[in-house]
Amino acid sequence: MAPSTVICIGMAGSGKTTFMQRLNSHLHSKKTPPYVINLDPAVLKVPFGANIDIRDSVKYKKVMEEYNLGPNGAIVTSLNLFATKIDQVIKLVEKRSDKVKNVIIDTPGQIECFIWSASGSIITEAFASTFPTVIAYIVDTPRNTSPTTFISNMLYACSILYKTKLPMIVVFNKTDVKKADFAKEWMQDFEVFQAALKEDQDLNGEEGTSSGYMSSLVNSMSLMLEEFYSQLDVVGVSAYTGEGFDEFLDAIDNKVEEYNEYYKAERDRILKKKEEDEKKRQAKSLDHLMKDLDIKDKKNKDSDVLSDYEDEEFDDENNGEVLRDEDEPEREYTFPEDRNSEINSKNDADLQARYQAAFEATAKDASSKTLETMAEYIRR
Ligand SMILES: Nc1nc2c(ncn2[C@@H]2O[C@H](COP(=O)(O)OP(=O)(O)OP(=O)(O)O)[C@@H](O)[C@H]2O)c(=O)[nH]1
Repeated sequence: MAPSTVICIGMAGSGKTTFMQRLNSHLHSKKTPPYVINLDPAVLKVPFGANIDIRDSVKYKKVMEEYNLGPNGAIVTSLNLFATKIDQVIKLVEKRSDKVKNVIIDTPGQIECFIWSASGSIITEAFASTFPTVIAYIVDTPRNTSPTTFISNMLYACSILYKTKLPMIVVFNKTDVKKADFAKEWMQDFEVFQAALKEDQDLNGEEGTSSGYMSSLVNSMSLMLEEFYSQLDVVGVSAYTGEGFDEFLDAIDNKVEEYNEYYKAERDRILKKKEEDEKKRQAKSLDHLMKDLDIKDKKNKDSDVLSDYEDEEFDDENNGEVLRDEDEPEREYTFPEDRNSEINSKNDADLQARYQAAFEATAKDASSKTLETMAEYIRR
């Protein structure tokens, strides 16, 4: 059976790395050691033994120096460089797929560097199209007790869910400091959340985070997020004490089932649609091309007809000489001698010389003398 992949995503300081460390040791204790991947190029120490570490192939500080980048730009560039090798990474994981039940991946704390970058999408897609893949969104519980902070964090999680189109588990970490019951309640009961929002507003007054416009915005957002909450599994854990990790493993199994039942079918449908759209696009452009060729053919035919006509009318027996209509009166030349210079090719050299002389005369002097010279030329 293909191993399930858990991609850990969370705001900086949410405890992702500590969570990964605990998850790793928890799975080891269950005798199902996971395959561990670190995708954070900027981390100084990885407290878990990573099977694949982005830092082995990309040196973050060198990327900063070489490409003259800031910290976030260097993270994105490092991920871009790593993404070019993602097929090799997938092959390495595939080789271990009969021995490993879980692949766990740590990502940079700067979420946007991973989620909203092309390389982040490539890496996520590569895993999601090969293995059942689940997102674990890690939340710092003690820092999310304010309804406004909580809803902002949930909004971010929501955007990640819709961006990745993968099943998601929201993991409230640090439950040793603050239990996650309040958050679970807020997610299940809109009225409880509203009451908390009102209480926060009363406590902090107009100066508070939930005042005025903000509180009405938070209210509307919480209503909108109800649909999002219904798609999630929520667990509370403590990366310090190990509390809640069995529940987290159950949530993974649940989401993997969901992935196989719904998300995989949905992904296959999207991929199939993409393929069909591409085929249609190709057929359409081929059609356009054929039409263009058809038009060109017709144009060619038209020009054939024209040249046939030309051939018949002018070239045939008259050797290109335009015949005068019999009814047309004899053309009279004002200066009969001019006719020689116009028609007789034997005077070509003479004509050339006269043009040359006229040109030189006019080129020398571009004043009214030019006109005189021209007049003289015509008179000659
Ligand atoms: N009390 C408590 N503290 C925790 C827990 N998990 C992590 N921490 C602390 O939270 C802080 C951040 O933890 P990290 O694991 O470094 O967080 P991170 O999300 O990986 O941070 P970045 O690497 O910046 O993205 C550290 O001081 C941890 O000791 C927990 O379960 N309980």
